[in-house]
Parts: sequence; C-alpha cells; structure tokens
Amino acid sequence: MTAQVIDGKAFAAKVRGRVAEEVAALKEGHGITPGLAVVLVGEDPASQVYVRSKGKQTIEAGMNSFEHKLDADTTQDALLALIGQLNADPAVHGILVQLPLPAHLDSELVINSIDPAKDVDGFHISNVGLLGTGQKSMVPCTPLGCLMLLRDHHGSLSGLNAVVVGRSNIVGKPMAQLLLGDSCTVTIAHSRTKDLTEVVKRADIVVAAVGRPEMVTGDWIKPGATVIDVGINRIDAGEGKTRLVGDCHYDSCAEVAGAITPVPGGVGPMTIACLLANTVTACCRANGLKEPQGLTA
Ligand SMILES: NC(=O)C1=CN([C@@H]2O[C@H](COP(=O)(O)OP(=O)(O)OC[C@H]3O[C@@H](n4cnc5c(N)ncnc54)[C@H](OP(=O)(O)O)[C@@H]3O)[C@@H](O)[C@H]2O)C=CC1
Ligand SMILES: Nc1nc(=O)c2c([nH]1)NC[C@@H]1CN(c3ccc(C(=O)N[C@@H](CCC(=O)O)C(=O)O)cc3)C=[N+]21
Repeated sequence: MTAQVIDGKAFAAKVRGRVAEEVAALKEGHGITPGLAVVLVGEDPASQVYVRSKGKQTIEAGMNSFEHKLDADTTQDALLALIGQLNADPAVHGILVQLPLPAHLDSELVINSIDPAKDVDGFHISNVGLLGTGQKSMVPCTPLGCLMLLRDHHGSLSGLNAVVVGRSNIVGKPMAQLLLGDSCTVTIAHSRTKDLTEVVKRADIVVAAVGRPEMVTGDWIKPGATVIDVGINRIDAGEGKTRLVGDCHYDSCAEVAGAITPVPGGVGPMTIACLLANTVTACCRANGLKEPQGLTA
C-alpha cells in the first residue's frame, strides 16, 4: 500500500482563506482589526524564521502584526512588563511568546502572566485546565492543526485507537486531550514506554511528537493507519547542506500507512494557520461577537 499524502500546506491555505474572510467581515461590519503580538527573546535563527513567517501570514490575512524582539539578556521583569502592556492593549487580541526562552527566564511564570483570553498558544494553566475539562478554551495550535487534518481525513474519529508519542505540554498532552474529546481511545507514549513499537503497532492513528529524526519506521505502523508527523528536525544532508525531516521515516511509513503527513508541508503550516484562527477567535470573544465556525476545536 502506498499512503495517501495529507497535504497540510494546501489545507492550511484553506484555513487562512477562512481566517481572511472573517477578518474582512470584522473590519467591515464592526470596524475591528484582529491583532497578534509575537514576542521573541534572543536570536535563535530557527525561531527568527518562524517569527518572520508568522508576521507575514498575519498581515496577508488582513490582521495587525506586532513584533517585539528583545535582547537575549532581557530581564524577567522587563519581559513581564511588556506582557503587562500587551495584556492591557485593546488592539492586541493574541499574544505569543516564542519558546524556548533563554534559560535565565522562568517560562511557566512568563506564560502564566499572559491574559488567558489573549493566550493564542493555549499554554496558560487556565486554558490547559479548560481543555482538560472539555470547556471552551484557547487550544494549542499544533495539536489543533493535527485534529483538523484528522477530522478532514476520517470524518469521525470515534472509537479509533490513537497513540501519541511524546508527552510535552505544547504538543503531546494537548493532542491527547483533543483526541479524547473526539472519543478516540488514547495512549500517550514517551521515553519510558515499554515495547514502544508494539504500542504504536496497535494504533489506527499515530501522532509522532518526539524530536528524534526519523525514529518511527514503517515496521512500527499497522497497515492502513494514519500517521501524523509533528517532528521538525534539521539534519545534515552532506555537502554543507541541511534538510528538514520529521520524527517518522517517511518512505518506509508511507509504504504501510493509509495516510501520512509530509515534512515539510504537513503539520508545520497548520500550526501557523491555527495561530491566525485562534487570534480571530480571541478577537470575536473579546468583542462579544459570535465566533467563526470551524476554526476551533
Ligand atoms: N510542526 C510544528 O508546528 C511543531 C513541531 N514541533 C516538533 O515536534 C517535536 C516534538 O516537540 P516537543 O513536544 O516540543 O518536544 P519535547 O522535547 O518537549 O518532548 C519530546 C517528547 O518525546 C519523548 N521522547 C523522546 N525520546 C523518545 C524516545 N526515544 N521514545 C519515546 N519517546 C521519546 C519525550 O519523552 P519524556 O517526556 O519521557 O522525556 C517527550 O515527552 C520536535 O521535533 C519539534 O521540533 C514542535 C512544536 C510545533
Ligand atoms: N510559543 C510558541 N508557539 C509555537 O507554536 C512554537 C514555538 N513557540 N516555538 C517553536 C515551535 C515550532 N513551531 C513551528 C511552526 C511552524 C512550522 C512550519 O511552518 N514549518 C514548515 C517548514 C518551515 C521551514 O522550512 O523551516 C513546514 O513544516 O512545512 C514549524 C514549526 C511553532 N512553535
């Protein structure tokens, strides 16, 4: 079997198109322009690339983009003061603090100082609790993007066996919550999981969010399963070049799987599209307006 390729890039373009329509309607009907503030501390080159493409896509969707680039040695107090200003600014509907932060900063404290209503990453403890109890929240962008792709491919996810490899707060855990919300039978695997290959082999849906290049190979995959590869790993491609690979070994997995997301062009573009979607949702909620359909979980 050769897997169907789940085209995250094309799906993300559709989501951004929906976002742009909603933005136009907010402007025309209510004179409101959704605004997203992105805070980057330090000069990590990969983070700079993401922040640039977030800013570009925010503007393309018709929204306001506010970029705050702070020195790597910015103090905790200075960062908290900036977040306080953004929390109070009515033109800012979404705030994203790019992670990881430099080691001298307390990420938990910083994230939890964001107004939960503006926490478009969905990392604030209030949003984590709301998601865990099935209440309306801001949903983390990467898992939300994966859920949209899965719903589009499968229709209903009810009763399917889902295995999430990785238990981070930003991907693995919220992914598991969303799959549970859609009535999957969910297993969360991690570095201490025994017989990982056997666990993965039972899955109808595999979500790999491990950070290990090409770790999941085709012999781990149940024939016909859906493979969602969250991993983004830059590896040496020889001759001084690099290339991006996922946490799944694409060619061997694609031989066995029913469907698979590529890297690049899979989950990555969905993450940014969902960030824009969350910003519009936050803007509607802040203004007491009906929120757009199909852009949240
Ligand atoms: N496409 C996108 O938009 C995004 C992509 N990413 C990518 O997704 C990947 C995961 O990111 P993130 O969740 O932040 O990573 P973390 O490093 O925070 O978490 C990795 C998880 O994988 C588990 N793990 C590590 N090694 C193994 C192993 N050998 N076997 C089983 N489990 C293992 C860890 O287990 P333990 O807890 O036991 O240590 C941990 O729970 C990365 O490649 C990252 O670049 C991340 C965010 C967005
Ligand atoms: N507060 C916070 N929120 C995040 O959501 C967040 C973060 N910090 N820190 C870093 C990770 C990583 N991340 C990605 C977003 C888009 C692509 C993406 O668009 N990738 C393209 C390829 C891009 C390239 O060529 O480098 C693709 O997969 O097709 C990847 C990774 C968001 N993250």
